[in-house]
Amino acid sequence: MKTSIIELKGLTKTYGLTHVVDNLDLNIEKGEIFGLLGPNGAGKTTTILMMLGLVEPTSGTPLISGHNATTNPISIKSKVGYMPDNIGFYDQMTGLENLMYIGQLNGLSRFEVEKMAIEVMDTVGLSHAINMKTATFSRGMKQRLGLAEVLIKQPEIIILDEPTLGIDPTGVKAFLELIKQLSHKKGLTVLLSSHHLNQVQQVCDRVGIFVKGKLLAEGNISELSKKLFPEASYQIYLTLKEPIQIPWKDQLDLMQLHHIEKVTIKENQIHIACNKDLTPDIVRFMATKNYDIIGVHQKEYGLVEIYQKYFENPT
Ligand SMILES: Nc1ncnc2c1ncn2[C@@H]1O[C@H](COP(=O)(O)OP(=O)(O)OP(=O)(O)O)[C@@H](O)[C@H]1O
Repeated sequence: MKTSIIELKGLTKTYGLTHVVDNLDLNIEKGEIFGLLGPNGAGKTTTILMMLGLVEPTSGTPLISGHNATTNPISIKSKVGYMPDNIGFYDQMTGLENLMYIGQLNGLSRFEVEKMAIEVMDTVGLSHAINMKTATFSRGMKQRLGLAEVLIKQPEIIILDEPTLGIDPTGVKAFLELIKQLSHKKGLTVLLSSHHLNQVQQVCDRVGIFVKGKLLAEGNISELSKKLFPEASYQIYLTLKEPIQIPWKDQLDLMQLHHIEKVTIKENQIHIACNKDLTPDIVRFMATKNYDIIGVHQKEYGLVEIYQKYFENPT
């Protein structure tokens, strides 16, 4: 049975007359990687701060691991690791010293902290930098050390605010891979707040699209795509060896396959929009009619299209 580790119930924050977060209901399961997406000012950080017990909601409840973050912020502190978008370190201390300092602040004894810090440096791929001063760290190394600081607290949930800001594409890929591995191996729940749709798509199991304090939609990419593009969830493109004569003599027969919404022909290309994946049936049909198929591919709607659709037509 799935267990919600994060349960936001009717969460609302009002500044003046503005509902910055507006009656937000959201459940995140244990071990899930959830992407919180939204433009600047959507209310993502305010939501995170309420989950951490650092901002008091106007109404509603943020339940984290069964604890109310508003009334019991101390118990949340040991369960949640938060990596803000601007992380600071003591520049003249080494990576290991920074990490040991944070570990001790979080209650680890002097004896256990060094062993644990070395282990965590290894987990985030910074073993080589243990004795380097953080002033000499690259941006990517600093992000990894930021993640190490979160991990040394041994949290159940990690919250990352724009974690890949300023890292080069190779670094981003490696960092996201690390997050995924951590979540899968250690059963960590991850909440990732970001503007970078492609990155969120690569790593998140589910996403929430957040605009003006409201969660407009949530689900995995394929659920969101079906909800937003119900008329044609599957787009199948066939390339034939020879061009097709229009009107196409076999079109009516093809339409006998249920679930086809639309057929468009352009020279040797056929584009078929369906509300079910009919690729094998269509290929079989074309083969029985003796067409030579030289290419078949499907277009899938990704997060970029989903996000654009919400902003073109936010209802
Ligand atoms: N303490 C505050 N007092 C008044 N307004 C605030 C306060 N904190 C945040 N806001 C307003 O709430 C809105 C949401 O801000 P928030 O930082 O939560 O958005 P965000 O989605 O995290 O944006 P970004 O992606 O830019 O970080 C903004 O309009 C912001 O100006």
